[in-house]
Amino acid sequence: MSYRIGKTLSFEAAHHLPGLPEGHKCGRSHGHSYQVTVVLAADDLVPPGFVVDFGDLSPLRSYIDDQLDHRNLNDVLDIPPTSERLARHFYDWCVEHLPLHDGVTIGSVRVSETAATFAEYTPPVGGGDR
Ligand SMILES: Nc1nc2c(c(=O)[nH]1)N=C([C@H](O)[C@H](O)COP(=O)(O)OP(=O)(O)OP(=O)(O)O)CN2
Ligand SMILES: [Zn+2]
Repeated sequence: MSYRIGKTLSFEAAHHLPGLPEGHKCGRSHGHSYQVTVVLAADDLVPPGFVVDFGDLSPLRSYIDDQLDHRNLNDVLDIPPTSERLARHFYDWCVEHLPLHDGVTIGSVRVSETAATFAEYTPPVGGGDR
């Protein structure tokens, strides 16, 4: 794909990670200022020169605000809320819910819990459904 654009959305949430060794700090409830970066790709632009309008990501903003922001992710998601699994969760959500025109693919989704860390999901080549 010739063009790639990205938008970062932020939210605050609590979580704990199950299955860690006894005493691991991330087994205890704590919170993060999450950042979710969605990258969209296309070979061609639509007028006036967009991959997509950044505003077209507003359904994801609404989902995050309504379902995840200031909540405990362990309560509202059915996955262990690691950064890696959250990145895949947001990728799947975008595939299902974002109204993208033909030729636009979701290149990757990156999730950061802190300024120093991230996890990224990129669909396998030829294996993505967008
Ligand atoms: N591969 C992953 N490792 C860890 C994840 C994760 O999602 N993927 N998550 C955590 C915890 O959520 C933890 O809150 C963050 O861990 P860490 O960066 O180690 O914690 P700090 O911000 O306190 O970093 P320090 O360098 O220790 O100050 C753990 N691991
Ligand atoms: Zn954490």
